[in-house]
Amino acid sequence: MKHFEANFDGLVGPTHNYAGLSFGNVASLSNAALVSNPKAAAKQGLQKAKALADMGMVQGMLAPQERPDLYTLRRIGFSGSDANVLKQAAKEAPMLLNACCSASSMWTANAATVSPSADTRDGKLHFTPANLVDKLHRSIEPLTTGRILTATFSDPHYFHHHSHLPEHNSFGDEGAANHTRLCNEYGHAGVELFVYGQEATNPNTPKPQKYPARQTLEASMAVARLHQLEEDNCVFIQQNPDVIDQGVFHNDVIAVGNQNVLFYHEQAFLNTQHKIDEIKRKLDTELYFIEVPTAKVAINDAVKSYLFNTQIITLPSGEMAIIAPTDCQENPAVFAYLNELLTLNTPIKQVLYFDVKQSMQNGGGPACLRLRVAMNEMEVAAVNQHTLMNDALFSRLNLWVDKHYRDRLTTQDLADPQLIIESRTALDELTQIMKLGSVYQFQR
Ligand SMILES: NCCC[C@H](NC(=O)CCC(=O)O)C(=O)O
Repeated sequence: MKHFEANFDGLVGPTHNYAGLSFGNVASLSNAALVSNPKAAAKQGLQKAKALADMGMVQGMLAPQERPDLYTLRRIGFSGSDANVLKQAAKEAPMLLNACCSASSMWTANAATVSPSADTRDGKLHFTPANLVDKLHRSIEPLTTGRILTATFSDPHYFHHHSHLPEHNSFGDEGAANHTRLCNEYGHAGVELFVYGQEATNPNTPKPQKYPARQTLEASMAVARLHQLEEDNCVFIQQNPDVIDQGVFHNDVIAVGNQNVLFYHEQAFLNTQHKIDEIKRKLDTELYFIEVPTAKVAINDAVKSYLFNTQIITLPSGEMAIIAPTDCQENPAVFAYLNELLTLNTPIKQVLYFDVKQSMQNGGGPACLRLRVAMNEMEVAAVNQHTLMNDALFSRLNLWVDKHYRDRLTTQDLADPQLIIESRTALDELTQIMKLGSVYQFQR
């Protein structure tokens, strides 16, 4: 049977904006109040997804969430007509309004943690939506995320969906952004690397001083238990708290893996050598550990360019390619490193650059925009086929974006009640295009 690693990219929602909501995420804070272009953002994402499909990769799309989230605004006491809820919130608590309008579900690396059937005891593919409790605007995603994932991976014979973890800091869970899987072939049992920022229930362990550690060891272990993984298939690694304090808010800003390759910065982890030894002990295959030294790429350059928020993909030819943001070309040290990497005799043979600047300006690179799902051909056949990228879906979604999206949005515009109508009209049509059923609250 054939095995693939599919990527499911987040379709950027109609309210994409820059609100400075993510403390600890340098781009989000420094680009706060910039004017966004939701139409361009959605199209940049679609271009990248289509390019991967054209390379012969299995590529899907995950629908965005309903924003403005009027239900949360009502839950915290704003009332009256929908227009009045927005107006009141804009006047009394603009940051809460912003939090309820973010298109942050576009970063599907944070949608869930996924364990392929080759790793799990019941032989099913497991999904746990991330609770994202560290950030208010993201903590309102998991319920709808679960519905969208279930509508996309709908066949219970193959797919096992869990609820998100308890909504408490002890279980801070950021999904696949803090999870990587190493393996020989995608269909063989692999080793799942769970990278956490702190151990919440043990105050004597290292943690960052300045910025939050969003992922806890407790959450990572809970997901491993839920997904029925064997201890021999898991490695728990602590992220270096010093780099979290320099803006590395998720592990996928400093490390990325694919099959037998782990590409990471020298300063990414604590106890690096010890953990590499554990991986080697648990995974009996030829492994490539590509460690990037600080002398070649400083943390600051890695954070600005998103060198590690790249996708490493295995092309149908068997060679690996890196999907990088154009920001990596623009950073001299990073560009030089990527060119050198191609001469290093690793499986990575090409680097392809994509303009995803609308997302980058909020701290989301190519890897943040996708959820990886390693699947066999029967599982691919069991996916909702209307979510899979091809020529028809690409042109349909581009037309849909042209019809419904604005090309300019400021945080002031978020109080405009017209945005509710635009957004709901667009999403209602999208659920028909992607045959998702009534995943949104306004449809229920
Ligand atoms: N994996 C990348 C996630 C980026 C995301 N940014 C944001 O939510 C920024 C939103 C804003 O500031 O408007 C985050 O930090 O979780």
